[in-house]
Formats: sequence, C-alpha cells, structure tokens
Amino acid sequence: MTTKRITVFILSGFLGSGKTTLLTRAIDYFTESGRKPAVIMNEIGEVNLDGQMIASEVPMSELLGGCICCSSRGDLGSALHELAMNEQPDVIFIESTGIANPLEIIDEVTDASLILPIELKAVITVVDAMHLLDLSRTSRGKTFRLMQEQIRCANLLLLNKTDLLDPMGRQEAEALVRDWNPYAHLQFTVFSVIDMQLIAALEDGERVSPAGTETERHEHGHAGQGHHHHHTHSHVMAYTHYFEHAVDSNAFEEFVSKLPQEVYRAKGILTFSDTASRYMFQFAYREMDFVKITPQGNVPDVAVFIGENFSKDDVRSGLLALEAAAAAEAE
Ligand SMILES: Nc1nc2c(ncn2[C@@H]2O[C@H](COP(=O)(O)OP(=O)(O)OP(=O)(O)O)[C@@H](O)[C@H]2O)c(=O)[nH]1
Repeated sequence: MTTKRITVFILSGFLGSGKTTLLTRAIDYFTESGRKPAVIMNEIGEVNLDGQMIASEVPMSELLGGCICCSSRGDLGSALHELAMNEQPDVIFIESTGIANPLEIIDEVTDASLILPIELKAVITVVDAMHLLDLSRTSRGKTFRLMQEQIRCANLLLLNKTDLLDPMGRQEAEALVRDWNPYAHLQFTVFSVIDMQLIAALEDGERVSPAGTETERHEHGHAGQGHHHHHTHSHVMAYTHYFEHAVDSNAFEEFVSKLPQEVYRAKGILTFSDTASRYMFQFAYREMDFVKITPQGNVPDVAVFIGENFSKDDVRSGLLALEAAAAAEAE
C-alpha cells in the first residue's frame, strides 16, 4: 500500500518542563512550512489549560481527567483514529502528561500504527534541568525513576531551563542525562528554543549531525564525556517495516528469535507465504505469540520493532532477505 503515512511524535517530559512551549514552536514551524499539524493532549485535570496555547485552527484531541498510560487502553488509539481519518494531518504530536510512562504510550501508538496510516517517528523528551538536578541530589523515588525512563526513551533530548543553571550545574545535568541515554541528540535550551530542522530530521530517520552543536562544544574539556557514540546505529526507538511480499512463517519465527537483546518488543500483522490465514504477532520479554486474525479494511503487512540502540539497518535487511527468499521460492 502506498498510502502516505502520518508522522507521529511523542512529546514527553516531566510536569512543567517546557513541553507546551516546545509544542507551540513546533506547530508554528510545521504550519509555516506548509504541513498540517494536529495535537493530542493529555491532561490529568478535567480542563486543558495548555490547549489554550494552541492556535484554534490546529485540530486537537483532548484526553482529559487521567493519564494516558493509566487510563483505559484504547483512548489514545481512538483519538489517533479520529484525527487520522477526519483531519488527515501530516504530523501528529502527542503531548503526554508529565507523569506518563513513555513506554506505555509507545506501545499504544505502535499498536495503532498497525492498522492506521500513521508511523511513530520519534520520542522527544524535554527535561527541566534544575528539577533533574534537585531530584538526583535529594531523592531516588518514583518521580526520579520516571524522569529517567522519559530520558532513556528519547531520540531527541532538550535539557531545558538552562538559564537557571550555572556552568557546573549544566555539566552535572549533562552527565546524568548522558549516563542514561548516550545516543539521543542532546540540546541545551532556554524556553525550548531549538533549531526545528532537528525535529524535521527525525522524520526522515536521519542521524542528526552533532557537528557544531552545543552538545559538541560542551563536550570538550571534561574528561570521560567525549565518547558520545554517534555511529550508524544511533538510538532507535521504533522501526516500522512494511512488507511487500509474504514471508515464510518458520523463517520469520527464526528471525524474531534471533533479534538482538536490545529489541525488547515487536508486533505486527502478517501474511505468510505458507499459511492461509493472516496473523497478528507479538513479541515481548523474548516470548513470541501468533494469533490468527482477519483485519477490518485494508491493512498492510507491517511489523514494528521497539528497542534501544539496535541497528535498524540490520533488522531491515534481515526482513528484506526473508521477503526475497519467499518471492524466489514462489517463482
Ligand atoms: N526560566 C525558564 N522558564 C521556562 C523555560 N521553559 C519554560 N519555562 C516556563 O516553565 C513553565 C512550564 O512550561 P510549559 O511549556 O507549560 O511546560 P509543560 O511541560 O508543558 O508543563 P505541563 O503541561 O504542566 O506538563 C512556563 O511557565 C514556562 O514559561 C526556560 O527555559 N526557562
């Protein structure tokens, strides 16, 4: 299927870190470059105050009164479905409440991406640098762990509110963040101001060049921090593969069982060359599960692989090889 897919970005970050500030800038950027943005906002309260910050012509879906990751599963999926079908935006930003666990949201978005023309492109995390330092000094509690999770998931990290920190504090915050996520592109920001091309580049799945960025300049001078791994397999959160040919079920099962440890979750809807039915497959905690399904409507064969720091190219070429082998067999 050649349907153009809607890019989805997850905006994560702790309460008050600067997500909405970033979102308004990103919306302006996409609107000005002629692309239609839409927003899904999730607020714990019953009123969405942040929504007031978003221009009224931007389609917005609000999930109020609970946190996405705790509320009944499916709400986010329905919101994505409605926006995708009724508004046909080019980009959807999901701004989660500060207390959401991004892994849950990733799970739900990728579930939806199996049946909707959407594709999760990146997780962008905004960190309140001062808050992070305070927590690291005083507590090891739940909040701290959640912040850590939000940082680990990110493809792009904004260390925000750096105006409130002295140079020592900046270094300390950077070291913390780098320890948890050495792969994401890191930007020091004030009021979430970044070069929006960095976000546009995430859409193409391109490695953002670290050359000349603040991260790099900042890198010099403190030992042990200069080893940022900017290799080919940058931080991949989700890789989506659309199949052009049915693959052999046994070969596919073997492929999944040999996925690197770093791929901790995978799921998909597949047509196999050697079975009559279509299957939904799930892979979690290294366990695989296949269930026969009959999807409604025109659903492509697709698989999503979720993990940290794995080689997207290896997964892609492995699957392409399976497709080629099955196609050759059929001839
Ligand atoms: N000093 C300072 N204040 C900032 C900066 N960025 C954002 N703020 C302020 O921090 C507050 C929270 O910013 P928001 O963008 O609403 O944060 P948020 O992450 O969307 O907050 P929630 O919706 O509550 O999760 C606002 O008052 C901003 O003006 C910054 O870089 N420096």
